[in-house]
Amino acid sequence: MNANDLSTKHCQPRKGPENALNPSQVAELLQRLPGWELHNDGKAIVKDFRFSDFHHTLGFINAVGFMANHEDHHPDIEAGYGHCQVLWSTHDVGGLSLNDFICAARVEALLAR
Ligand SMILES: C[C@H](O)[C@H](O)[C@H]1CNC2=NC(N)=NC(=O)C2=N1
Repeated sequence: MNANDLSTKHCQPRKGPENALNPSQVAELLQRLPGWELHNDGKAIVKDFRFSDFHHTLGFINAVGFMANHEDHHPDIEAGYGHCQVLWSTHDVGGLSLNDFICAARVEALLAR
């Protein structure tokens, strides 16, 4: 399965530590998502996106936000004039779940052309 296949999946309610991915599952999923890195002791994945101006940055934030609401899975976002950092972690499992990788792949799909 590549990032493309992940981006066609939908998030599901995942709660409790039994839904946290183990390090080898995380490593395998991360391989499919170029530019995404582990953060916060492996409890999150993060990527910084660059844009030509605030206009494009804000458009990206809105697209990510719409997708996140649709999936009921929400990122931490930090942004400035021409950049936006997106961080995924599943609060309900206390670390990374498949939902984080589905949403990261869905972010990539937003930018694919
Ligand atoms: C009830 C609802 O599905 C949950 O509270 C969702 C909402 N969005 C979420 N977003 C993230 N990033 N982690 C969660 O655990 C989470 N839980």
